[in-house]
Amino acid sequence: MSSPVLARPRPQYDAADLLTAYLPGSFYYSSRRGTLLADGVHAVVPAEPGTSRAQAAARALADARAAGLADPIVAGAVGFRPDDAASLVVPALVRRAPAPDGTATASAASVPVPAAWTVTPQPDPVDYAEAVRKALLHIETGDIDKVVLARALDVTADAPVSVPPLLARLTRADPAAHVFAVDVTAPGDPAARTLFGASPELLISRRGRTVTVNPLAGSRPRSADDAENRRRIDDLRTAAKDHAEHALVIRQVADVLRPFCSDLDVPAPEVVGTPTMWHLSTRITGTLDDPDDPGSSSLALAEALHPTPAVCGVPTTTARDVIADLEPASRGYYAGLVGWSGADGDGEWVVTIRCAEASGRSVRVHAGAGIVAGSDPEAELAETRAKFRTLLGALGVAE
Ligand SMILES: C=C(O[C@@H]1C=C(C(=O)O)C=C[C@H]1O)C(=O)O
Repeated sequence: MSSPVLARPRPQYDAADLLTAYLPGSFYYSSRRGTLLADGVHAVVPAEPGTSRAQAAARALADARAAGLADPIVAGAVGFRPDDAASLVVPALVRRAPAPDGTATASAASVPVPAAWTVTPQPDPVDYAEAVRKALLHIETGDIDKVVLARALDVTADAPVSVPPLLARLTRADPAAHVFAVDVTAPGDPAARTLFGASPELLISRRGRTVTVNPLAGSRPRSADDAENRRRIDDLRTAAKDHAEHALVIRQVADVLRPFCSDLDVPAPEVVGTPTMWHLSTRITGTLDDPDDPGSSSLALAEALHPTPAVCGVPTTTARDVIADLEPASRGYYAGLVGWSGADGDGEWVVTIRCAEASGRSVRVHAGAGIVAGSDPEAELAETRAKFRTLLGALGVAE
């Protein structure tokens, strides 16, 4: 006699279901690879500043498996500097769905966001341009070849900010973006704090032996006019300064990956677009020598690659010191990494850019630009202004 069927079918979600199920404290991540919503905390991954988060994550994943958690992952964000905070957990529950299809999130996107905002730049744009001039002096004297300088906008609403409609708007504006939300509430924070954004920059994606890395560097703002966009794309395609800036990033990224890979394909850069920007982009693919080595997990590789010169500079340590000296506030999670990694080592991590932190009625939006020999302070200021538009557009803040 056949036995009754006891197994229930696995629920099938789409991206909109997961967005609807998002609650403050959830981890949300969507990209072309799929959508992931993680809730609850099975274990916090200890993140002592300066220690390997990948090693701590591997131990937490092994413990979670031993405790009977099926297919555990580590998910969250790691700050820019080694002494910045990290927010990495093994979630209790993970739900997955296919990639957002552009229409799936329409209803959440139509939820109104606050209408009245005040915007305060940090620092003042004049001071940012001055910091770029100082960075150019470091480049002239030969201390550094490149440094990325960032600034922020403090945006305050007339009502508490709700993150899910913002995620839906970011997804609708750019279905190809890596859209994320991570709880980064720290002890002593008066209200929950959420890091969220739509990063165009893949730090690393790993599936089995195959890794993909997609650095961006060298940019032009997108215009509303098609003919002007064609001019800007042509300009970016041929600009020696931008290609030199891009090459610095690609060289370092390829040098970091090569020891892990039996082959590495580094094609010529191409121009890619987001709704606000044009970027030089190189999609590098590699085959891992030993995918079972814990040092080749997606988080271990992300940690090895971070910070790429797309967000820090060349050489890394001096550029990081110049950033600490010239930027008035700590970056925190901005320009760090955000994503997830499974117990088998597969996963996906992006560079934490085109992002903001929301807490109560306040949102801090970040943007930076790469400074190399030949950079013009006013053009770099304009570039950060254009990059802010990704988040300001979702918030409905007029420039
Ligand atoms: C630093 C940011 O963007 C990075 C800097 C770029 C550049 O300088 O051309 C381009 C893409 C990103 O790698 C940011 O968006 O905040």
